[in-house]
Amino acid sequence: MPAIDTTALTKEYGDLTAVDGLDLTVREGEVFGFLGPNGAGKSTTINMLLDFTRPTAGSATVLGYDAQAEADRISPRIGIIPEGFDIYPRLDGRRHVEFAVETKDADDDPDDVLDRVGLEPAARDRAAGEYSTGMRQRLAMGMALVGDPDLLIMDEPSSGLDPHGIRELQDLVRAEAERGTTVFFSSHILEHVEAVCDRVGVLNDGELVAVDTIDGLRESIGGESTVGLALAGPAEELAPVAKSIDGVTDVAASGRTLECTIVDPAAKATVVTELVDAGATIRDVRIRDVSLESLFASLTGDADAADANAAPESDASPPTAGSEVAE
Ligand SMILES: Nc1ncnc2c1ncn2[C@@H]1O[C@H](COP(=O)(O)OP(=O)(O)OP(=O)(O)O)[C@@H](O)[C@H]1O
Repeated sequence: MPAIDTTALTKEYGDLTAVDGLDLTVREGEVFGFLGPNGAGKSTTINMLLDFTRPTAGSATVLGYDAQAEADRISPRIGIIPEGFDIYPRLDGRRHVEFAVETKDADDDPDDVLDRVGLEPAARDRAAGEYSTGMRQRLAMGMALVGDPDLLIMDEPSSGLDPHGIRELQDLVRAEAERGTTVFFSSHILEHVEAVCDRVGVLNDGELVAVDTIDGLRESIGGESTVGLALAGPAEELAPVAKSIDGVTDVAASGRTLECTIVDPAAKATVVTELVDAGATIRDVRIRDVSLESLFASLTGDADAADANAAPESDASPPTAGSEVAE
């Protein structure tokens, strides 16, 4: 049974389609990253899963129950960290957890919960307003874990955290995943979910544009590199040589520059050696690999970020005959 399963789930606000025919399956026990830029529809989707918002069309199940008709069966079995979660500054940490225990009608011992998320005993009786961001994060996680949920839904939990806080959050998520909890983790930053997610779904303008493992995403861009060669003579006459190489998908010649698009990493070195064998004098080699962040940016139409996040160009070794290209 999937932890979350949506079928053509749609939410319209007047003329705006916030979520557009979403078909999404989150498997039991996985950590699923729900990615998309601000305004993509992540919170609206989560709100429909939690029955805070009603869909315009389509349906969703959470832990096998209909998200609308059986919401009361779902809520005791899930933990939520809502977007923009904040603490009550005057209440101490333990009281926060007691409050969650009462609200959920659970019977957890607050200290056990706070042990589980690593909030040190000395801090538990202090006003949460004095907590560091990392401690607030642990407290939020502790409150969400009351009742030992099967599914944890986190809406942009990494917003506003510094790199240390993000690492702490990732450790908490990993620890929960190891206990078998399914985690649904939304973020607009791929890097924040990359280290912990088994799979990611990328949402853009309300539509799911990719669902894959991180490795799968990497594979899909794995060989997508450009090798730019500065030649001593005209590039045009050497273009057919480059085009004939396995793994080279496109070649553009301009003046003394040859740009080769390559899908097989091994072809980067072959391009150099074959061109040298064909009599070329290569003055410079530049390799540009596509980064995972830039793939994410291109999926979500953020061209500026795609450029900014592309892996830096690397200069290869000096162009001597038969030289190997360093990546
Ligand atoms: N109650 C509402 N009334 C009208 N439009 C809404 C409402 N809630 C959300 N929207 C719109 O729906 C779209 C999706 O918003 P949503 O908050 O789901 O995106 P998001 O991916 O969670 O982004 P963010 O991270 O910024 O919250 C946006 O264009 C937003 O302005």
